[in-house]
Amino acid sequence: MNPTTVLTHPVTPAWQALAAHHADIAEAQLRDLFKDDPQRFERFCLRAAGLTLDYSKNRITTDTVGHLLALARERGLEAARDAMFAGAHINNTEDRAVLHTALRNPAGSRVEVDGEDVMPAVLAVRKRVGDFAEAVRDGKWTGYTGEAVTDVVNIGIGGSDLGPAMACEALAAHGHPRLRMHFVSNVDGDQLARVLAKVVPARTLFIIASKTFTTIETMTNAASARAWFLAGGASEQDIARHFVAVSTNAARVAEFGIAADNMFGFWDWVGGRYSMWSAVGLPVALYVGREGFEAMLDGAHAMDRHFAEAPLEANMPVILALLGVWYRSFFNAGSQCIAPYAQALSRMPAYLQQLEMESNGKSVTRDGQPVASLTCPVVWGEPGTNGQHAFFQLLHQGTDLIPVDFIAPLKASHGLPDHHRLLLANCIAQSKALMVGKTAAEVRAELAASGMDADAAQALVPHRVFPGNRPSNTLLMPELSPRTLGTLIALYEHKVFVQGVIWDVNSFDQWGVELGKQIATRIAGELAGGPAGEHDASTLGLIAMARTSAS
Ligand SMILES: O=P(O)(O)OC[C@H]1O[C@H](O)[C@H](O)[C@@H](O)[C@@H]1O
Repeated sequence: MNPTTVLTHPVTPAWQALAAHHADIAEAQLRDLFKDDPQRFERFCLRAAGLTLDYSKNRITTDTVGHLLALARERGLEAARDAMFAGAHINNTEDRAVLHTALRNPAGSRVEVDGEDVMPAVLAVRKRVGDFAEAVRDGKWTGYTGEAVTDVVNIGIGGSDLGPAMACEALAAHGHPRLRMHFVSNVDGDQLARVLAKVVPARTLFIIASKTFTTIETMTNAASARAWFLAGGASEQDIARHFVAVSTNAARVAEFGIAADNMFGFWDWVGGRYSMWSAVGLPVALYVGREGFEAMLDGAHAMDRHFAEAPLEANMPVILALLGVWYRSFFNAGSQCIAPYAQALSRMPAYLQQLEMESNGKSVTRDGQPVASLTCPVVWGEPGTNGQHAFFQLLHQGTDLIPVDFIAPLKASHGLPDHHRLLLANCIAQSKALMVGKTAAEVRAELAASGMDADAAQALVPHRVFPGNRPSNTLLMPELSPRTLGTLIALYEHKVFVQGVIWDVNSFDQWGVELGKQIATRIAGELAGGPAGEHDASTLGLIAMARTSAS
């Protein structure tokens, strides 16, 4: 699709009704909507699985929600959701089921993929992950010199990195005091070198996590880590105590030299960016223990049940998704800001970037036709309050409409209550400021009260006006724990699913990452001294410079 193409809405009754409704209320002011309806908070607030979603500061009325729900029904959302949970091959371009939800099912449930119940295998791997994590934590699993493990290095990228990296950072308050967790993803040797400089071979456990076990970054880092380990005085037999693998590809794992006993498997019906609930979550299990890891799965399962069972109008992932569609497809909002008011959630925006943008960053429908509406916005963000002193200027006074998700735990996980009060105050203040803004009359009154000369004040007014009417959601959880983290992440997973259904894209493939990989493989050969390939002038010029600097 030409990026400048202006998309028309699909010509269906619900899309058209929404477009007409949008024209009616696009100028409505949130300030007025709140003034007119004292019940607005209760009306647009949902509680599910321990989370609270206040979506009252959105540019919506009850009619908007009605139209959006009609769109969801028109798109067959309920049937699509049920098909996912039932193990249908909804990933049509790869002919696969999509069953990350099965990974958090409790024992006793049954989920069939192609006639086979997957739960026995899921529970068996979950048990092995828990057993291994407990052995390492207890110091029963030792390195080759008999010392307990102090450092865990997860080598993986994308879905084999972002989930466990985000979760270990989020759950540091629950982490084992002896274990330091490290994550190496980039093929830039700088990252691996920095980690290796901090750890010693005899006390380090490497997890090589790769669904395919072919990803060039991970294989390169894994090979260098193994060479470093052997160069430190250990022998080939010692590798078994220091290298474990998480993968769906047993043959490649064996080829790399990791024994079957040290491999934790998963399945092709678990997408990489949906895999932190599988053995890919091994770093989380090591850090917070079997109980903590299982609490995270339970929290996600509670959101699964809510998503599967709650009526659409009271369904948190559905409402969150529809609000996103409202801004993206009707207000043309190009980005979505994620502002966790929790430093521990600092990796959550990066995690959601993969989850949302790799899932719904598509421009053809499930059957290969050009989409008729804008799809996934750019997802970005930073923890509050840091963002306030950096990019919030643009959120308040820039030319774009950028919806914000504020996310905050009500209780702190540290012993500094004054800090937490200030943090929450800022979180609440920002959503209010974005919503109410500040009018010219208010600015004038404020400047007059400060004693400023009227002419000088008048010149400043436009600069100090806040347009307001800028929408946000506020998501509150009682505290940041393994359970609430699981619930929160599952909420976003299902939000992405719902948006995929509305936009009619396959949220579970990622063909868009392949072209760059193919070209990089060719260019890597050329940089290594192979014959020059056929390229455009820019690419040739850059290759020549890279060759010169490498030689
Ligand atoms: O787990 P792996 O097979 O190594 O894949 C790692 C990542 O790389 C791929 O290119 C995909 O874009 C991601 O979805 C995936 O999570």
